[in-house]
Amino acid sequence: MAPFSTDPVVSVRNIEISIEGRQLLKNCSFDIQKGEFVYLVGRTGSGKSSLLRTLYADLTLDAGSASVADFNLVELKQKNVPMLRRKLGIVFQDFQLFKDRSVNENLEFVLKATGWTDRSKMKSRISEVLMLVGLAGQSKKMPHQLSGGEQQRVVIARALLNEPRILIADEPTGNLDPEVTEDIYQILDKINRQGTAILMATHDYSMINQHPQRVLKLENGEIIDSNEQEIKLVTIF
Ligand SMILES: Nc1ncnc2c1ncn2[C@@H]1O[C@H](COP(=O)(O)OP(=O)(O)OP(=O)(O)O)[C@@H](O)[C@H]1O
Repeated sequence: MAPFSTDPVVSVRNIEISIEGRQLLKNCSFDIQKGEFVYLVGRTGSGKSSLLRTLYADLTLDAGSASVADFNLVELKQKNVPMLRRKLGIVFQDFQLFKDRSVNENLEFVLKATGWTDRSKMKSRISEVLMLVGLAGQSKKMPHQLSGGEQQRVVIARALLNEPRILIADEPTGNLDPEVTEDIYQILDKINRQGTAILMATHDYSMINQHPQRVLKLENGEIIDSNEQEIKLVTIF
């Protein structure tokens, strides 16, 4: 694939997903283009996390086809899953930092695990991502010395280390107060403007109303796309 591919970062066609034999999603089709910002909404239990897990190959498809960052998910072998995940940045609601390691050590761990060896390159990449999330100079701190919002920013920095084509975020602001939520949105927006696509599951309709972007909504096991029809964001849960 050419390095400057114009193919969608995510392309999903007629997929079906089930959990423990119960069908969650059917006939779902959508594309996400390079540099798009997309919200994923739907009631609790509608399948948002499951759809995201499918995209990073943590859940298999029952039917249909999907490609993510030029990986065909139907044909993807287990041994190649780490290669796919290197092209994605994944951010969850609960921070999942190593609590007994500094910010620098948390980030260095990921670089080493993904094949980086040159110390000075690692150091400069860590500085770059911390700068991007507004935490320059904080690399020696331990997670408990940071606020919840700052910890989430470290998680975002960690997700950016390998220059992902898309950041997949599952309720990244779920535990944060409105002011901190706004800060996180602004960081995601900045990352997006630099060319990384963003797919973010959220229940935060006030954020969506304040910062309108394309919305994918899961409803009754199917997907509604704001590019194709108007989506009313009224009922939250
Ligand atoms: N590991 C699992 N084992 C059994 N059932 C599961 C599992 N994970 C999810 N489910 C069920 O699948 C359905 C979809 O869950 P999912 O987490 O994808 O929904 P969601 O839209 O992300 O919900 P929320 O908004 O609460 O995060 C739910 O009914 C949930 O209980």
